[in-house]
Amino acid sequence: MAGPYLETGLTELSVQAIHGFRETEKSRWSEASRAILQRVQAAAFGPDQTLLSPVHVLDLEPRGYIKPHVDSIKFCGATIAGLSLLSPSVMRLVHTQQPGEWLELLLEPGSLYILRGSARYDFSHEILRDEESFFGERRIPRGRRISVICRSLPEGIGSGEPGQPPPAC
Ligand SMILES: O=C(O)CCC(=O)C(=O)O
Ligand SMILES: [Fe+2]
Repeated sequence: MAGPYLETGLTELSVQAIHGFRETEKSRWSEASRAILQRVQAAAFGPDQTLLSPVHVLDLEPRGYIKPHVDSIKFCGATIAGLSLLSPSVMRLVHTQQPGEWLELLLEPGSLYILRGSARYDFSHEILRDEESFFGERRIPRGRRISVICRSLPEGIGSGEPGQPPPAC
């Protein structure tokens, strides 16, 4: 089962964008995890933003990678915040209209990235496969990586779970 977050919102194409993975959508968290998710929420989202519930958890195997994509504007709002765990990895952002404009982020375990504004809409994002995993000259060997991804809802859409109180994240 793949989340409907990618550009097309079609499961088969989502599966093509992400290789070597499993994923889940999680709504029940321990108290300690909830405290962390609340810190993510406070850092990344404004008080006017409703978060998609449940939270997306992606488990990439060492050979797994994510091809360039822009998350679906149908299913995902203005902000995407990802907490990276276990292995470091490199996220590359490439401008969709001007491919010469790009940047790379080193995602250390325990780090949080926030895609919003131009980074959210005008740039694709990808996670480099092990063979290509360099940050500048520095080789970043890829192991198993888990990401916990919080997304805002597209504006004008209610909470992801009708009848539920707004999620922690
Ligand atoms: O694993 C990540 O941090 C990003 C995942 C992603 O781009 C997605 O699920 O749309
Ligand atoms: Fe994405």
